[in-house]
Amino acid sequence: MSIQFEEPLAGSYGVVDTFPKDFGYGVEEGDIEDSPAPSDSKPRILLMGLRRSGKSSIQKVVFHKMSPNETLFLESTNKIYKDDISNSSFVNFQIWDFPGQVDFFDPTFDYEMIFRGTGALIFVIDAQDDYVEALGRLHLTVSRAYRVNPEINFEVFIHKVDGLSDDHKIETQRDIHQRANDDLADASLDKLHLSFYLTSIYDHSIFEAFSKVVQKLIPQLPTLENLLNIFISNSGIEKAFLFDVVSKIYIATDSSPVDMQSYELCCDMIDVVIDVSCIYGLKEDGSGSAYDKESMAIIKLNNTTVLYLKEVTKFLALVCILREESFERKGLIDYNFHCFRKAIHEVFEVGVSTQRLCPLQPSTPSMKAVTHNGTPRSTV
Ligand SMILES: Nc1nc2c(ncn2[C@@H]2O[C@H](COP(=O)(O)OP(=O)(O)OP(=O)(O)O)[C@@H](O)[C@H]2O)c(=O)[nH]1
Repeated sequence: MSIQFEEPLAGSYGVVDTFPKDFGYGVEEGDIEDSPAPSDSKPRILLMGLRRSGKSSIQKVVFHKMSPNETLFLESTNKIYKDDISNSSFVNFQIWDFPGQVDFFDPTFDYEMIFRGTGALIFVIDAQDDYVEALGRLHLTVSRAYRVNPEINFEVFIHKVDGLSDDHKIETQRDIHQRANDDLADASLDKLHLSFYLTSIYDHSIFEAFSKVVQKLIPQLPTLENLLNIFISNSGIEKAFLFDVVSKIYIATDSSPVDMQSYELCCDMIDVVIDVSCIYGLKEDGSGSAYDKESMAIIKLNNTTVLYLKEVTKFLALVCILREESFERKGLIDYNFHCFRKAIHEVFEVGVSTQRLCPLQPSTPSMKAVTHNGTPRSTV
């Protein structure tokens, strides 16, 4: 396997974690954002579910690079924990982690306000436990939320499936799906749609599921997919993902089916690039950034596959999988990438200017008007 870096490799050595916990991207000139929206007006992704179902672990593993084993020592959440990840990630949302036992009848719990500004509600069910109580709670939660805000995407994570056999996983998913939808039908809530995912923090399934949740909240998704399709078909590339580097969730991919192995391979590539960059890419005094405009890498595997990574924006990277013979036309790929990058910047610049014209109403954030951290804003 050979790794080729375009970045100058400075000679400073150091020990890094498998992934630095809070690696900074550094602010480049022209990247200075408008003062951020008041944090409470940012659309939310809520994490709800019974106690010990794994909510905090999901949030820590996906957005804070905690290793799954460390989650064993997490303490129970006692109050709503708001995590604003928009400074380090493309995902310009707040993640709200709820304590297990939210009491809808508690007058101090203003659930109407909470659900009104919510983009997605993730309900986590522990698949290794008896899930009858969780299903009751799921029904109560989603039916309340739906009445306040029918625009919410309802996502159910059937979690901790690492402990189940393949057959057992399918059976559990079928059973939970059936019972949850029966409960909704009994309550005449047939229009309320639940999406189900099998997840675990011990593999990439949690990142895949989170990717799909986030993608539904990105208004520019069809344009991004279209651009990726055009890019790969003109460059002889088999698969391309647009990654949020810090969380390793993919915010878009081309329209060919995603297989888990390709996704894992691309995630591993991001880890390798950031790790090597942290060791060799920073300045001697430790300043600089592990990921910047110059970041790019090519990894040739021993099975004639090539992995190709390039910086797209401050938060996003394109990671592609292609055959060695297609890589002979590297000049063409580089040129097409240049056009692709330009187009992505334009997509998000339009998003930013649209939002300037129609600013979010803090009391009723609209998901359609959400902007993302995709692009360095042009100087006004
Ligand atoms: N096997 C397995 N265990 C998990 C997984 N995710 C979380 N856990 C474990 O589940 C336990 C509870 O996780 P937490 O993240 O604290 O659960 P929580 O839902 O935030 O709990 P509260 O704060 O009490 O509401 C921890 O010991 C985690 O290590 C998973 O995917 N698989």
